[in-house]
Amino acid sequence: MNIFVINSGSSSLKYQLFRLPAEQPLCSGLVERIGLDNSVITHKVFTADGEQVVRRTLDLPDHRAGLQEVLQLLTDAEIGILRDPNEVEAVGHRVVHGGESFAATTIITAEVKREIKRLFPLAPLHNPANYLGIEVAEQIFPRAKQIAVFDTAFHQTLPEYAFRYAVPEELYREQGIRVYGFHGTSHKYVAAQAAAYLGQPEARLITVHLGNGCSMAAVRGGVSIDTSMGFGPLAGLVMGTRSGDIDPSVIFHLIGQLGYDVEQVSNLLNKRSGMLGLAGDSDMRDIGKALEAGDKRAALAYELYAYRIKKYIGAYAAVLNGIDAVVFTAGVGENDALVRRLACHELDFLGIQLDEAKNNVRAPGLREINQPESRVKILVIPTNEELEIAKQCAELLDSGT
Ligand SMILES: Nc1ncnc2c1ncn2[C@@H]1O[C@H](COP(=O)(O)OP(=O)(O)O)[C@@H](O)[C@H]1O
Ligand SMILES: CC(=O)OP(=O)(O)O
Ligand SMILES: [Mg+2]
Repeated sequence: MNIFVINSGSSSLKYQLFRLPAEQPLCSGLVERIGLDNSVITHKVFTADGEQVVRRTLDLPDHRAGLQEVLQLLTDAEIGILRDPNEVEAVGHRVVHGGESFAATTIITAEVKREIKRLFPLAPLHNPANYLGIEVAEQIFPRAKQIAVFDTAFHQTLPEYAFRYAVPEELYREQGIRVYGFHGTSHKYVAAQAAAYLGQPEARLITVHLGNGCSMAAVRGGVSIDTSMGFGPLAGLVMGTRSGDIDPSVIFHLIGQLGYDVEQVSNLLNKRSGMLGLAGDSDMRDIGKALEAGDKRAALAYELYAYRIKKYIGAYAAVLNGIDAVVFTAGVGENDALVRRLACHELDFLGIQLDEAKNNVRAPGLREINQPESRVKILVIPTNEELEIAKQCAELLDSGT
């Protein structure tokens, strides 16, 4: 069956078309700068002879226009893969916040959409864009089953002492105020890859997802037992534009003493903090260049970013009572050797010993970057949230639900 996967962000949209059960990617793409001038679509078609890349620059006022253009590419006379949209049996959507309602992959109904909408305030950068992706896909692929795969689902296994906050109980019971955790699809995917590589289904793993958003998870036997993001995708690690952990007193000070309103605080901590706040850029490649040019702010930002990861490694080593592997993944985790080196620095007491030379080698696929004598494996594993979503959609459809 053909499954089209959409990972819809506020101004971008990633997609992939898979044929299952072969897990064969037929094409993938990225639509950037939606709603701005000169939107760009980069569309890759995978064939037996390699890949063909098509890049189009055009004005796409909204996600609907973006997906229409993608559909045109999918059904194009020359490079198209489909004759018509009805050849897509299911559309899998990454939905970031599923609250406590969704512990598993779910067929999207009007009720599911209402729930995704109800959760907008909890994931303001993500759920509205995910919702829009669903609405547009319903029109473009009217015969396909629309399926939601939630970032939060994998973390629904956290024990209560890990997911509750120490606030009055009714805030949890009546308002759902608790840790949810995010990037679950990615943590689940790389944890499964790592356990298979180690040949240890019960492996104690620390998975470190470093993309635009960043989070870590403690995983034992394929089950998430703790994670660094919380009620929304703002807690924990330092991110591109998000602060990560911050003392709530700062928020009272911003509001009480400095005259911020709630909207301004949210904007500050979600969009103007993290690496952007520390170093003036949110993209790690730009900060890397600044660092090479001797920029002191970039150097501090790198140290702070890596220090936070290191602290969570220590915490999760305790939570797991030992570690079999630390796994780095996503844009920064897969590509930035300096972040990995700083994060693993002086952790030999835990049995974590990075091999500098292996860490600096760029190679595709899963690779091991620890010294041979390191008790803990350090792995770089490319994430593939889209494939994991497609697989979960196929499982759901095969189960006849
Ligand atoms: N070669 C690289 N070196 C360092 N950082 C990289 C590299 N390639 C991508 N990144 C970083 O990865 C981040 C984006 O990661 P990604 O997983 O694509 O995020 P998202 O899915 O959240 O958009 C950006 O900060 C980008 O700079
Ligand atoms: C949940 C989250 O932070 O997602 P992203 O990394 O795609 O922003
Ligand atoms: Mg991502």
